[in-house]
Formats: sequence, structure tokens, C-alpha cells
Amino acid sequence: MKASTDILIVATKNKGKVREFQHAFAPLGLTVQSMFDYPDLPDVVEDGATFAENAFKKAKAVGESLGLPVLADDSGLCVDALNGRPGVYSARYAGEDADDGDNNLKLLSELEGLKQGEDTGQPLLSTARFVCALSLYDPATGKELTAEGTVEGWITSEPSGAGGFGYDPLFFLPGYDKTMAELTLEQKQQISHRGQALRLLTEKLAAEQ
Ligand SMILES: O=P(O)(O)OP(=O)(O)OP(=O)(O)OC[C@H]1O[C@@H](n2cnc3c(O)ncnc32)[C@H](O)[C@@H]1O
Ligand SMILES: [Mg+2]
Repeated sequence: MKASTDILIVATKNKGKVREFQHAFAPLGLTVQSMFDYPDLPDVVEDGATFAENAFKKAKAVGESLGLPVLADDSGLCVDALNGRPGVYSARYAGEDADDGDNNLKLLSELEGLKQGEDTGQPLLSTARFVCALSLYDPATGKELTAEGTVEGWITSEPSGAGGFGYDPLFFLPGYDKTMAELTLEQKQQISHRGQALRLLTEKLAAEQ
């Protein structure tokens, strides 16, 4: 399976993801298009039980609509103190129209609740991981390639950093002494769930050639 020669279509409406995919694929000479370039396509209902199911749903629906190979990303944050929530509900954690700020506030309020009113004075609230599932679907062959990546960290009660998107300001990486939002695009790609999934997918694609 081969993506089209110089354009890669990614089935996402998330500007933060688009930025990261553009950064990752530019060195390969690929221009990334997203759902902002195809505004008339219907939304895909993300009702799968897993990140991989949702990624496949997005890639297949958009790939079949366009008749071209499509990459999709379904990702989210799994917090141990919340038994893995928000997980596949990460984008709509604080409600259907929630933005990143709403979701971050909701996360902090849920973790505050778990402290049962007792302030421990600890800025790190729970271990957590970001998960990213990628699906590359080719409607011409019906073949799918998948890859998943994860990165471990802690939720901090002190948001920091203006980079990245989503929950990045609350995701602290002890090894770097920084939140994900304090990393450059380059550094985030080296360690993130998305960067890892992308490297795995690229290896799988190369093995198919
Ligand atoms: O479905 P698309 O259109 O791709 O865009 P989305 O924002 O709805 O994306 P998801 O359904 O995959 O939901 C993932 C949510 O998890 C969060 N998330 C995913 N990757 C992240 C990252 O690298 N850094 C911070 N938060 C991330 C972010 O808030 C997203 O809204
Ligand atoms: Mg989504």
C-alpha cells in the first residue's frame, strides 16, 4: 500500500494534530491535507470502544468518500486515578462542545474531588498516559495498516507551557522536568504517543514495499 505521491490526507479536524503531522511528513516531501480541505465531508461518529476502532472508522469513512488512501488518528488521555478515563472520550470529556480549556478544567476538578478536600500540596496528581492509534486505509485494496503509541507521565495541578494542544499543559514528564506543552514540536514528536505511532506505521509501510 502506498499513499498518494505528494499529498497525504489525514482525516482530522484537530489543528494541533494537523500541525504535528505536517511537521512529521514535510521531510518526506509530503504535503498534509486535513478535513479543513474537505469541509463538505460528513462528520464520522466516534463511537468505537477503543482508539484503534475509532481511528479505523475515521480512515475508512473518509477514504471511501474520497476514493483515496487516508490516515486517521484517534488519541486521548488515560488517567490511572480515574480508572483510565477520559480515554476514548477525551475530546468530549467536559461535554459535546467542550474545548481544550473546558476539558483541562474538568480533569483538574475530577482529580481535586478524589483528594476529598484534603490538599496534599503535591503538584503531581496521578500517573497517566497518552495513547495514539493510527489507521491508514486504502479503499482501492480495502487494506488497513495500524500502529499504536503511548507515553507515560503525570497529571500536574499546575498547568504550564503554550505549545502542543489539548491536555499537554497538564501532562508532566518527569524525565524532562517539563510538561508536554513546554516541549518544542521536534521534542514532542521524539517522545509522544503520536511520534511513536508514526514511526511504527512508517516501518510497517516500508516493510510492505
Ligand atoms: O477526531 P479528530 O478530528 O482527529 O480530532 P479530535 O480532537 O476530536 O481528536 P480525538 O477524537 O482523537 O480526541 C483526542 C482528544 O485527546 C486529546 N489529545 C490527543 N492527543 C493529544 C496530544 O498530543 N496532546 C494533548 N492532548 C491530546 C485532545 O484533547 C483531543 O481532543
Ligand atoms: Mg474526534
